[in-house]
Amino acid sequence: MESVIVAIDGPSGTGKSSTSRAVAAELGLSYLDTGAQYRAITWWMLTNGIDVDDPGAVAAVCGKPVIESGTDPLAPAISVDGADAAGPIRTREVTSKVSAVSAVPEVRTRITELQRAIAAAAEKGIVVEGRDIGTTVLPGADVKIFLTASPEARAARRSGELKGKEAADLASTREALIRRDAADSSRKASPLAKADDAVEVDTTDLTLQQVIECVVALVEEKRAAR
Ligand SMILES: Nc1ncnc2c1ncn2[C@@H]1O[C@H](COP(=O)(O)OP(=O)(O)OP(=O)(O)O)[C@@H](O)[C@H]1O
Ligand SMILES: Nc1ccn([C@@H]2O[C@H](COP(=O)(O)O)[C@@H](O)[C@H]2O)c(=O)n1
Repeated sequence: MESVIVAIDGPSGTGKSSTSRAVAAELGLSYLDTGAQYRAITWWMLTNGIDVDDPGAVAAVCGKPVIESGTDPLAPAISVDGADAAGPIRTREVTSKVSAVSAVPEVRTRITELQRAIAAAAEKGIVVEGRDIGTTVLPGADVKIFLTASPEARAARRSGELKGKEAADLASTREALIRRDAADSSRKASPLAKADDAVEVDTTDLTLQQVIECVVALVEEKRAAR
């Protein structure tokens, strides 16, 4: 079977991670969560006392942390300087600061290089999810998907996840999602955007299983047409 590269982009909470992992597992492909890489570099900045609202300070040190991503869809992994960072990168503090760090061009250049190297090394192919995969990181991807969903559906999904942990009410979860999307969409360097040749899938009224089946069908269609 020929290698295939699948790019899945979209705003937060649209189902990119859940869909990408399941599609990669079903098709025997590698998987890369690029949001986790931006979260990892943000976490490193915060733990090292860098002012993340100062783009110059972030740019000056962004080459320092060693970020390593696992590509097994059944066991996603991320480490920073050799230490497991999967838990710490999901805190509310990192979530609230990651858009400022990911907007710094030097950060994007560095992380984009890592992403391209990981994709090139994936022998059977890879599903890469993020915000700028189809437009910038892998513009030649074989299949490009742009997932969307209403802010209400996305907030309900996120609130369900957070229950009992860092629980927040639906309205504030919705506001936080909208704020992060606005920051990610309006930055100058490689903003969140749909590639012209991406297939847009509105997941508002679809179950996760329906979205997975839709993406698997698109990949199989592409393979059959080769
Ligand atoms: N179609 C769907 N229907 C219902 N729930 C879903 C659907 N897709 C994903 N979910 C749930 O929504 C939550 C968010 O999904 P996921 O983390 O995959 O989104 P994401 O786009 O990767 O978000 P982010 O960009 O913020 O990391 C998860 O709890 C997931 O199980
Ligand atoms: N290709 C990407 C992926 C992510 N980002 C930034 O990381 C943040 C966290 O992403 P999650 O998917 O883990 O929620 C996101 O809000 C972006 O700021 C990016 O810039 N490019």
